[in-house]
Amino acid sequence: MLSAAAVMAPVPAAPKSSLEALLETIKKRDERPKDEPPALPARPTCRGRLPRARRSPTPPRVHLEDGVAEGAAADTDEKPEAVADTDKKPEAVNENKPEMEKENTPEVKKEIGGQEAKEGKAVNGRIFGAKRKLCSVEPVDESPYVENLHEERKDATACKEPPSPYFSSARAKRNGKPVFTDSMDYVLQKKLRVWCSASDEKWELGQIQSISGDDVEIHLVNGEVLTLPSERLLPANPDILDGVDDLIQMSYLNEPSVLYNLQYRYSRDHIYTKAGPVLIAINPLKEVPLYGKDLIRKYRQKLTNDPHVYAIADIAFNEMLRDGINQSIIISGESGAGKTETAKIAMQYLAALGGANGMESEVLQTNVILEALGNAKTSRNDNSSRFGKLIEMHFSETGKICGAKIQTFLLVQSRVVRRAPGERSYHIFYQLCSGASPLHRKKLLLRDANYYNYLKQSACLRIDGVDDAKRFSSLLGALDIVQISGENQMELFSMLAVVLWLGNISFSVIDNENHVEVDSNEGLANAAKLLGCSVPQLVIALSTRKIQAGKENIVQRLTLTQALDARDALAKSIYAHLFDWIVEQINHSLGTGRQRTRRSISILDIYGFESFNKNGFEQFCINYANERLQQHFNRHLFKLEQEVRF
Ligand SMILES: Nc1ncnc2c1ncn2[C@@H]1O[C@H](COP(=O)(O)OP(=O)(O)OP(=O)(O)O)[C@@H](O)[C@H]1O
Repeated sequence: MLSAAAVMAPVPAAPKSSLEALLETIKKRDERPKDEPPALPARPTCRGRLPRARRSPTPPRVHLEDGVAEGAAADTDEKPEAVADTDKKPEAVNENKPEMEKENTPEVKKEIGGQEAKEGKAVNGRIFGAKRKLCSVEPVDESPYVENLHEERKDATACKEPPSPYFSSARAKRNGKPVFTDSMDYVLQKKLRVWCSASDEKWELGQIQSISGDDVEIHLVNGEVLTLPSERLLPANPDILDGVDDLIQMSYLNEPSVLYNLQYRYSRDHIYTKAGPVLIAINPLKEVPLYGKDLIRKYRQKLTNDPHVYAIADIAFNEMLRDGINQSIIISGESGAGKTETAKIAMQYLAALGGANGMESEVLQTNVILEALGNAKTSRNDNSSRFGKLIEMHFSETGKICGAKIQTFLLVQSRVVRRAPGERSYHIFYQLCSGASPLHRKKLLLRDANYYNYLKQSACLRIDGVDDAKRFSSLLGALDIVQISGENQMELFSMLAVVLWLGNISFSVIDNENHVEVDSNEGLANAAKLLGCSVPQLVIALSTRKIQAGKENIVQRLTLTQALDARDALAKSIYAHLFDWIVEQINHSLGTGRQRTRRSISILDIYGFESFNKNGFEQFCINYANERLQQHFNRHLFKLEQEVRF
């Protein structure tokens, strides 16, 4: 299965971007009435701008004459289409895009619908499963559009590029000539390539051989012959369009065509594909030669136009500098799709562009720290982010990085104390246990990872191909670069050791009401020592609760379940505060030189959609956050497209 992450092209924003506003809304959702979903932030009043490459001065095929758009004239006098020369290179065929755009205008849709209605036919969209009615037309040797092409070519104001027959949609009957109700009918008539849904899950590519009534005989590429009703078919693109680097160049944007194109490119290590202003990145799950200084230089100098995260980051950087407007890059996709890697690649590009004073390496090293504390092995991803983050990189007027800020969201705390078998807790615990120096081990009273209940319970202490000790030494280097003092580093590690020892504290039931006392063991002694409290103080905290009754304080013993919950809650709370504290330290360090320059690029990377065998409240929150993000994404993108188009 391919996992893909979508990177939304940079979105210019007001000083406080709509993305930030969205995230704030999500953060504040608890303050709202419970039955009312938080509203999405209003779209900025200033119109969004597409990346420069996507802007065109006037919509294609719109020629203003005496104040009347030619496109509008098509309402009454339909312009004929032409047959594309199938020998043409993909680029040539792709130049037919304006025709497709024309077809998609409301006017043309209205016209199509109107004609169909007049003829008493159902308006067939390109939706799979819609029952199609074949037109009873005589076989034609040539597309009926050919004749019209000649007429059209005579017209000096007409579009210079002949449109593709593959865009054909419902057409009016003209001069008694046969017409096609939709593009699928054209494909059937011309016996072109089609996608067949033979089984429910798989699409097969084939060539139409013959049609009998509603049944179509297709020769599949694997040699099989199938006979299927026409509604189980979807039009396939001509093979000259195989592997186009922008999906909008395709004639048919149906599911199998999109998947086929992505797979075609992926099998050639082209993991990036554009879909208009969105970049689709498919996780290669291996090293691919797509990164590095040489490529950064090529994208910087515009020597290549291939889809890439570098290109997205480059657009953001240029637009930010040129317009002095903050930019946002949203990365979205299911867990394991490659969002965090994509975010890091974008940051590396920006750091290469804006680096000069060492701030760039500080910014990049924050990833090492945050991944150690906030990432873990799950069943879907060996390095799964268990928190959301928004990294704001600030630049000076000359484009040099002058600071950064990290915001984090909803760290999954339960993982510290419990997780599914085969998964791990946060990387840092295993890194500390295997990488700490003998001196550190002594000071922190550390043992190996398999000694701690919190770590060994899920029966997974290692990740294939990952050296935790080596990662720990990288972590120490990153903490130094981000200027976390040696003293603070020791505080961090001793609190981590507290969490581990807390998990080894056990309880014994002392009466028939299930009340407990804390076992006096190594876990209790070491946790108290590292916390800096006495053993009796920790015992009271873990096994009793205080209730105020009138003016009196009553101390009650906890039951076994309550005591275990109290212990786990303390461990989770310490870890969550530690995480927030380290983010605060990082922000303090990166804040030097951060000014209100109105030149920043924010990169959003949150945990992706996930669905396990057993899902908890955290999955609910994660998936809800993703739904909201997707909603924002769709709303912003489609609205933007509409605004630009009309
Ligand atoms: N561009 C890439 N090149 C090579 N390997 C990659 C690339 N992108 C992702 N990977 C591999 O896939 C793994 C998972 O990617 P990543 O952690 O970025 O997923 P994610 O979408 O952030 O997942 P989650 O939502 O669980 O955090 C990485 O650890 C890495 O091994």
